[in-house]
Amino acid sequence: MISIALTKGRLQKQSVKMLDACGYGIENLQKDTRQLVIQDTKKDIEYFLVKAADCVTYVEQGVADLGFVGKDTLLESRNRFYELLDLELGKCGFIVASLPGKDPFTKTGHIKIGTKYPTVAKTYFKQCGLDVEIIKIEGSVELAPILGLCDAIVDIMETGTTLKENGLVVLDRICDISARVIVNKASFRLKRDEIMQVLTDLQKEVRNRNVEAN
Ligand SMILES: Nc1ncnc2c1ncn2[C@@H]1O[C@H](COP(=O)(O)OP(=O)(O)OP(=O)(O)O)[C@@H](O)[C@H]1O
Ligand SMILES: O=P(O)(O)OC[C@H]1O[C@H](OP(=O)(O)OP(=O)(O)O)[C@H](O)[C@@H]1O
Repeated sequence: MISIALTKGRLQKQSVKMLDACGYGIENLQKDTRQLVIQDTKKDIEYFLVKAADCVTYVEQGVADLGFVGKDTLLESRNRFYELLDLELGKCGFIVASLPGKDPFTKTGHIKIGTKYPTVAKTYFKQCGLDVEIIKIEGSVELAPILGLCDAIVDIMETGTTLKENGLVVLDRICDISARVIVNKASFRLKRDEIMQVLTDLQKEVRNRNVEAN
């Protein structure tokens, strides 16, 4: 038996679709229930539905053998797991944005950056040689520069609609984001064959999709 922690929310539907394409028994994941532990109907696999940051915690602690989680969450974590596959789902990117004409790169004096991702923001501005104050925000990050809480934000952009509708402009794209498969280090030693089988099935499906897209 192996266990997989699936990130709830935006990534859930796409992850389940991918498992379905791999031939796994995901019927119970498609049901509209509040159940959080779900058994695969074809394979010896148990799924847990968790929030993104908790996905990392469950895998690091060995409660889940594998996790499907966004690279954004991994970049904020302490990396105590193996990151073994890019599922190429949930594609978006980290960007720096501000109101037009409020570019923090040309500002003199104290610079404030609002973000849900303090580690990513701190690392980025350090690499740029700028000493900034990071203000942690839990959501609606685009609101912060409009209300004067910060000079610029580091946030996720997918379609760009949220930035556009709030009058913000992209100053830089930090990196691409997509969902990854992470694996508990001990599980990878003890259950290598079962885990490799899941990774092989998923990788095949990622390749199929790329072939279909080209
Ligand atoms: N437009 C997007 N905005 C945010 N995350 C996105 C987007 N597109 C894909 N993702 C990916 O989906 C993952 C889950 O996002 P989701 O918004 O469902 O959860 P969350 O960030 O924990 O938010 P909430 O606290 O509102 O549940 C993100 O960690 C990211 O990897
Ligand atoms: O480029 P877009 O397609 O507009 O998507 C990006 C937006 O989606 C996310 O917010 P989310 O919807 O998760 O809400 P939040 O502000 O509560 O984090 C992200 O933080 C951006 O605000």
